[in-house]
Amino acid sequence: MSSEELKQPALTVKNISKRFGGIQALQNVSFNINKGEVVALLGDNGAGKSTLVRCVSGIHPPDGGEILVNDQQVTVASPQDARELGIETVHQDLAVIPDFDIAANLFLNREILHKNPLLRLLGWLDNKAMREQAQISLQRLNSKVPDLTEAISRLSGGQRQAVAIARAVNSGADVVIMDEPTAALGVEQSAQVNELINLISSQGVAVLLISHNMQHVMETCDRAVVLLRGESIANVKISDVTPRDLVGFITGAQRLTA
Ligand SMILES: Nc1ncnc2c1ncn2[C@@H]1O[C@H](COP(=O)(O)OP(=O)(O)OP(=O)(O)O)[C@@H](O)[C@H]1O
Repeated sequence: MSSEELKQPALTVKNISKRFGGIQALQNVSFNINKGEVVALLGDNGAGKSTLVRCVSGIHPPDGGEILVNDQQVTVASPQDARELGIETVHQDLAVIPDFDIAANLFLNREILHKNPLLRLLGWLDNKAMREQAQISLQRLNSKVPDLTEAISRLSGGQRQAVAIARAVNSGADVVIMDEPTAALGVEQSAQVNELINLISSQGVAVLLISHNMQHVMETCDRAVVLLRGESIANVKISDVTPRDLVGFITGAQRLTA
C-alpha cells in the first residue's frame, strides 16, 4: 500500500452521541483512523469506550452523528452490516466456540459450503477448503497454532486471541476493533498479540484498540483518542506524549480538545 493510500481515512466517526436514560454516554465524539494506523481508544471506566465500539459495530444505534467508511457515509444497523462494511470487532469474550476446532471457528458465520450441489443443499460444509484457507490466513499472521483440528478449548489465551484476530482479518476487514485484547494474557502472549497488531496494520488494516495498559498503548499505537465522561478530550500522536500525559488525559487532569 502506498504512503498516499495510508493517509486515507478508513473509519471516521463524526459527532456521535448516545444517551441511555439519564446518562449521556457519548457526546459529539469525532475522530478518524487512517488505513494502516493503530489508534488507542482510552478512558476511565464508564468513559464511553464500549458504547462507541458498540455504535460502530452495529450493536447500538447512535442518537446522532455520522459514521464513514473509506470516506463514504454508512448506516451500521446491525453487526452483519458492520461486517459487510469491512468492520470486524474482536470482543473481550472473543465469541469463539470452545468445542469447535480452529478452522471451524475461523469460518464462523461464513462457512464454505460443499462443492457438490446436492450436499450444498443439505448444508454440508467443505471442511477441507476451510482448513486450507485457515492455514493460509494463520500463516499470513505468522501465528504459531497447533493442528487446525485442535478444539479452541485446548489453546492458550494468546492462541485464542490469534484465532479471533485471524478470523477478523480473514474476512478481508479494513477496520479491526479490539476490546482489551491483552487484558487476560501473560507477557509472552501479549507480545504475540502486539506482533499481530503490527503485522495487520502493516498490511493496511486500520486498528482501533481499547486498552487500559499504557505500556501496551505506547508500544503498539500511533495515536490515542481519549474519552472523558462521553466527550473526546484528546487526540494525540503517541510520539508526542508520555504515559504520564495519557494518564493525565484519562483522569481529566490534562485536557487537549481534539
Ligand atoms: N446498555 C446500557 N444501558 C444503560 N447505561 C449504559 C449502557 N451501556 C453503557 N451505559 C452507561 O454508559 C456509560 C459509558 O459506559 P461504557 O461501557 O461505554 O464505558 P467504558 O468506557 O467502556 O467503561 P469500561 O472501561 O468500564 O468498560 C456508563 O455510565 C455506563 O453505565
